Amino acid sequence: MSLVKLENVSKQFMGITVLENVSIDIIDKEFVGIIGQSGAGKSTLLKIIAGLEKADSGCVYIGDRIVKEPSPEVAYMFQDYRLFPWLTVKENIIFPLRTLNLPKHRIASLYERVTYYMEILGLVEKLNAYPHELSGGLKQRVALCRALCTSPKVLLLDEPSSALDMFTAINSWHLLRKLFEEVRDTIFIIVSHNLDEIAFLCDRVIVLSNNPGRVIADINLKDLKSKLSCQDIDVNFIFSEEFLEIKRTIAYYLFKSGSSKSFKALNESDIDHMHETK
Ligand SMILES: Nc1ncnc2c1ncn2[C@@H]1O[C@H](COP(=O)(O)OP(=O)(O)OP(=O)(O)O)[C@@H](O)[C@H]1O
Repeated sequence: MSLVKLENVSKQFMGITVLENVSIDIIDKEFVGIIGQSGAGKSTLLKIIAGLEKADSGCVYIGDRIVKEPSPEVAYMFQDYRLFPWLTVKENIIFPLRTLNLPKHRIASLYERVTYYMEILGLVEKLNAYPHELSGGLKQRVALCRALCTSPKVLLLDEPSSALDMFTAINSWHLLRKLFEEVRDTIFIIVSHNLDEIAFLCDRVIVLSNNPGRVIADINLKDLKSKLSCQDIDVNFIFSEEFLEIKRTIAYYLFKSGSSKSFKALNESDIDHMHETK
């Protein structure tokens, strides 16, 4: 049974095809990355999964439900975080609980869970602060915690680290990966054009072509990453051979999809055979 399924999703804007027959099937809890050049349709795809944008044809399923509009099952973390400036960190984080009509015991259990995420993300000392008092990295953590507050089935991350410096971004990837291991039953889907970010975070990478956006590779990184324990995926991971190998593989498909005439990959056949998801 699929947890998230996209079936031949296509989308045009003003007569130009942005996405063409995009099909993706997620059957396990995975951290899925969608990478492609600027304009490939990554954000549009994410908005279609969230029900914020409608596909012209094709279908998106969350479990057996067809996505027709936004729902609490799918959380979306925007690039600019969209924190409410007039609310404290804690009020921002638990805001979604106020908007849902849930029984008290369910609210209590969600509250308990999100309190745990606040601890993992190092936010406990900052609960009474206001967004303008926070660094970019802390704002991102608050937005992340808020997105997970309702225990969604899917968390969509739109270029979460684009506003962060390299050092803060790497630390945030470590936290994000740790959170992913802790959160039960939530699929994380991230779009980015940052190769390092995708390589660090993801178990599976979908590469989109440009004009129109089509799936040109579906790369399984799980086997390679399963050899590493969760503790190994910390900041030191970026210095490892595995990290370089993952980046090289993704870059191969990304450049293959582009128009760079000077691109010439070494060991082409090795890469083709080793990593493509069947
Ligand atoms: N609401 C809209 N109306 C018209 N055109 C749009 C709309 N949203 C996106 N587009 C166009 O669709 C194309 C894909 O946009 P999208 O933002 O999905 O790409 P992207 O891969 O996320 O790019 P980037 O990495 O630069 O954010 C772009 O050419 C964009 O201008």
